[in-house]
Amino acid sequence: MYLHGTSMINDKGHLQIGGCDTQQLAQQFGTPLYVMDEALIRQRCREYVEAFRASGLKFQVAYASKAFCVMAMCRIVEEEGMSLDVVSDGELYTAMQAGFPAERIHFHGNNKTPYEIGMAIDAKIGCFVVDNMVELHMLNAIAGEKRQKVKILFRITPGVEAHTHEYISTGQTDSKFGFDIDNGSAFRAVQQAVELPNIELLGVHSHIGSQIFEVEGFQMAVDKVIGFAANVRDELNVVFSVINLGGGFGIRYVEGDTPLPVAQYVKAITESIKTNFTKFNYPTPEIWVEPGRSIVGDSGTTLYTVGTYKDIPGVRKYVAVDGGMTDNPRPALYESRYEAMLANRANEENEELVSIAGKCCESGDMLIWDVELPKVESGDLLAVSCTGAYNYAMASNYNRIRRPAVVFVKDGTADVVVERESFEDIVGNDVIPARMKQVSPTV
Ligand SMILES: Cc1ncc(COP(=O)(O)O)c(C=O)c1O
Ligand SMILES: N[C@@H](CCCC[NH3+])C(=O)O
Repeated sequence: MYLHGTSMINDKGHLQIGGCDTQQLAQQFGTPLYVMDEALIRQRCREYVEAFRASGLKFQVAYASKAFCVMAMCRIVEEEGMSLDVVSDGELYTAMQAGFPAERIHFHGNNKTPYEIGMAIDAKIGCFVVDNMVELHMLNAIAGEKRQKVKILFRITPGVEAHTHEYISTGQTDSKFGFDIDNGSAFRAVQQAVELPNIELLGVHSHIGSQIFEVEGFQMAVDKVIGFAANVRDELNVVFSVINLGGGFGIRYVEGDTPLPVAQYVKAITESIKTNFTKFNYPTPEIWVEPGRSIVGDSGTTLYTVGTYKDIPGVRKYVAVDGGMTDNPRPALYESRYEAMLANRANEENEELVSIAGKCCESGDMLIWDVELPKVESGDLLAVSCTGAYNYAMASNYNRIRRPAVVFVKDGTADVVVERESFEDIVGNDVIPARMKQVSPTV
């Protein structure tokens, strides 16, 4: 596991993050435990904001809260002067409970319900990213009932798709999201929007994928977007004031991953915008982006206690920890890879190749296939790095396992930002119907 941010090995030979000894964190808060390096989160936020500031363009950096949406995180995003992308009433509710300024919230999603739309209009959020024609008309109608005019971007599919390391230009993009440029549906959406009394069209949004390591895909997307914008200006006399290029900026999970520094992505995007819009004699729009993973991904480390192990001679040694796919479903879902170390014996030489299994009743419940570690014993503390994005956010209660706590560590202080779930939380929504025998709890 590579040490980054404030992670280091202390004089006890323990992994330390944010000035906190992980062994002590495990003792104090129990395991599994999500530990988030607050200084590193803030550093990532600042890298985006400073790089955009340096470009001289007007901008908004909207943290894609789907990556990790809890109230304390919303506070950090607010304090760092960023905006927030939400995709559901739950994310919107979290942001509002955290006092996040509504005018800096952008609402995404391909199937916003009337309830969500009403809630977001009442909250006076800054912008809806409209995904389809059904939504456009529903939004116009609900806004009309509420006597509001709402700002929107259209989500368009630019015909550029990123497969992490490569890009394909697709003719007509096969995607559940957005309006296609090439088949004319994006154009028709703009035509419609200018007719609708309760809609103010600011511009367009494009998102090409996630965990992207190069700039070419974003540049290709800018090319497509400016072509579309110029066409819309020439044909419909509509000028976009905002272009949102989505998220997708990659991070290093394991050796061999080669993300670019944030400033490099931002420079490529902003330069490409400047050049292309000048070429078309188009007023330079405000640029928005929506990074999620690259804000929080490498700030997270999950601590687990090693329980049992099973050596199958000539095959492999399984080492089981007290979490697994319930706190990190990504290896099972996407074959994602992670690095790990023994946090309580961080200076010891690696001695064996093992595979890290979770505790769910599921053969696919594996966290890492093949990792070199010192000789692992029951009771060891295993740290898995880069679990800050899409881990807590995608955690489940499968097998009725309680979701872990989340702590923010900074300058030697650890603050719980999400409590570990209790047994009461596990049965809290259960109801035994009146027609069944009512019993007193046995534990
Ligand atoms: C529309 C949109 N914006 C932003 C993001 C955030 O992506 P990432 O976490 O890769 O930056 C996503 C997820 O891929 C997305 O679908
Ligand atoms: N949840 C995915 C990424 C989806 C991004 C949202 N559009 C992951 O863990 O990598």
